[in-house]
Amino acid sequence: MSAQIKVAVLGAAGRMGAEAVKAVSEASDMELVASLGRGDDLAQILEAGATHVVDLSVPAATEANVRFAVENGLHAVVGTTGWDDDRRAELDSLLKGHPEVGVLIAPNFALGSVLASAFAATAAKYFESVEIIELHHPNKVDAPSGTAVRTAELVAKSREDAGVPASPDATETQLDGARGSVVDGIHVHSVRLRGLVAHQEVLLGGPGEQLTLRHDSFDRASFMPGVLLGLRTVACRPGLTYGLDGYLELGQ
Ligand SMILES: NC(=O)C1=CN([C@@H]2O[C@H](COP(=O)(O)OP(=O)(O)OC[C@H]3O[C@@H](n4cnc5c(N)ncnc54)[C@H](OP(=O)(O)O)[C@@H]3O)[C@@H](O)[C@H]2O)C=CC1
Ligand SMILES: O=C(O)C1=N[C@H](C(=O)O)C[C@H](O)C1
Repeated sequence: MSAQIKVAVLGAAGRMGAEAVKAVSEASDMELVASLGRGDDLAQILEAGATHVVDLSVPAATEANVRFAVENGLHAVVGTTGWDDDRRAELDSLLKGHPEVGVLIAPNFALGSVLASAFAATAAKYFESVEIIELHHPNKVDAPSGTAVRTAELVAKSREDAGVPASPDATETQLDGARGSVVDGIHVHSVRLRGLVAHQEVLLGGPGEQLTLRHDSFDRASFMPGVLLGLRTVACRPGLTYGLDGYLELGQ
């Protein structure tokens, strides 16, 4: 029998952290050895004998948490947002000094969301126009969502590789923000609405037609298969993986 995966959850009292604590506790190949929140001493992770860390904290804390894990030889599965290009580059160079450590940064753990983003990237080169609408609960602290940023990056790369020009847009005057934010040339619109959990639509438009790719997370349970997949895989994938699609066979 292979060894148990010994997991420390950071941000354990949060909406996602609490769900991860439950999922890890119920997984027969894992042992929850530590649950930490704001202000807790990270040394507890080592004292508890963790082999893996799951970070579901806040953008302001995630970088220090992951650095601590890597410097101590622990694999990390990260769902927290805020990992822009600069932060990922710094982490990448830190990992060069710890070649046995794996880190997964997953903007979205829901398998349906990962698939929807991949489908959008595949479709985007065939349509003249593309825009993204992400819709979330009003307690979310960041906009646009990490998922929308990642989707825009994938869509933009696919269109660039295929030589597709920017989406047409004749706007000459606008109120600030009317056209949303722009990520790699793709317009992203953020909705915050009571009752929502996490949702996204990619709108693709061509002459006389529209394709809409929509994904809905109605419950945070939707993220847990991806968290567990990440924990089971990360030790076999040294270095930094950005996006759960890196662990899936999507046939791109
Ligand atoms: N990848 C994915 O699939 C998903 C990612 N997310 C992302 O995960 C993150 C957490 O989301 P959510 O659970 O909704 O947010 P919450 O605000 O509910 O939870 C965050 C938790 O982290 C705690 N925290 C704050 N500072 C630290 C610290 N230094 N170390 C450890 N814990 C800390 C907070 O404590 P306190 O309340 O005291 O501040 C809080 O309990 C967000 O970035 C979100 O975008 C969310 C859903 C899915
Ligand atoms: O804060 C959330 O809730 C979510 N955050 C992640 C994001 O920013 O994309 C993942 C999911 O959308 C839920």
